[in-house]
Amino acid sequence: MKPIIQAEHVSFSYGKHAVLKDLSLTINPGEIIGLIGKNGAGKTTLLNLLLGIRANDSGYLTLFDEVPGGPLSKQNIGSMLQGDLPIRGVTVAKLLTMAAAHYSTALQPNQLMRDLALTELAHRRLTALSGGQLRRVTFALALIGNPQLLFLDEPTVGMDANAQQAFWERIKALKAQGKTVIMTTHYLPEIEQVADRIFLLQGGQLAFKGTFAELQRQYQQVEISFRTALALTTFESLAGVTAVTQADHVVHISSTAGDQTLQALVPYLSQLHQVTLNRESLATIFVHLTKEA
Ligand SMILES: Nc1ncnc2c1ncn2[C@@H]1O[C@H](COP(=O)(O)OP(=O)(O)OP(=O)(O)O)[C@@H](O)[C@H]1O
Repeated sequence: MKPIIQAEHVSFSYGKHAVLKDLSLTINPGEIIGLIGKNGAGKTTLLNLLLGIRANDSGYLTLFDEVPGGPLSKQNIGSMLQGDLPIRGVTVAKLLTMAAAHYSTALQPNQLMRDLALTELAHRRLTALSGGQLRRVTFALALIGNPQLLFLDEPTVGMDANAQQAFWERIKALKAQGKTVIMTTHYLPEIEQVADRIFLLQGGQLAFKGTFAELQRQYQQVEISFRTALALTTFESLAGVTAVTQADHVVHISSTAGDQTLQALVPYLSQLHQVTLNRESLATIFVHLTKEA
């Protein structure tokens, strides 16, 4: 499959402040990518390079096989960035109708407003909307051209629980339609569910690119529990084990290398009962990884 986005050895600095350093990535059509990283890691900067808002200092970057900001990108990309909408005096319906006129593949504004529960705001001016309502309109604006590729920068910030739920449902629907979505977010439980791959931006590079399951395997801290008649000392020196405790006849093992610990437990399996294993959430792994850095 031909990648929709390719970056090779891309670097970018704000003056002397190097933000992206020799970064390479490939994104295929239909992928949902969760771009995560600490505040200031460079997520928005990377989106800005991909959108052609800023130019990389060095390296090679293409979208749809052309440089960012090219004609194919303009027709096929939708974006939801942080900050205010440039036009605020118009109504929601007018804004979406004006935007739709720029695309040959545009969605029908009334239908989109119905889908995103914006109909009751249709005749309100943007200046009269709350922060969360504005975010929902900005999302509609990103979708209006029915783009193949979406860049969403912290899209759910300011949305209430209903709006967030509707947003994630829409992302799943976009995935089912084969759209490509690159999304930055600090809401890790959701991205853990939806993203095909997680990109962790750290120190100007992608410290991790892969599925959440791969991330769990690579960086996992696991908790293994079971009942056994064996002595606790049996488990203390096994690979990866950092702590062994016992409570109510249940042994709890903490490990920083779950796969190795599980392999080391195999010879004892016939003497272990009611074995459970808990893997870490993305949020917990994120905290470990970014602390280590
Ligand atoms: N216009 C600018 N001029 C100078 N430095 C900037 C500018 N914009 C961002 N930076 C710096 O570049 C770094 C990366 O910023 P960026 O906004 O890309 O981070 P981010 O990962 O999106 O952060 P957050 O999660 O807080 O949104 C930060 O250290 C930031 O202070």
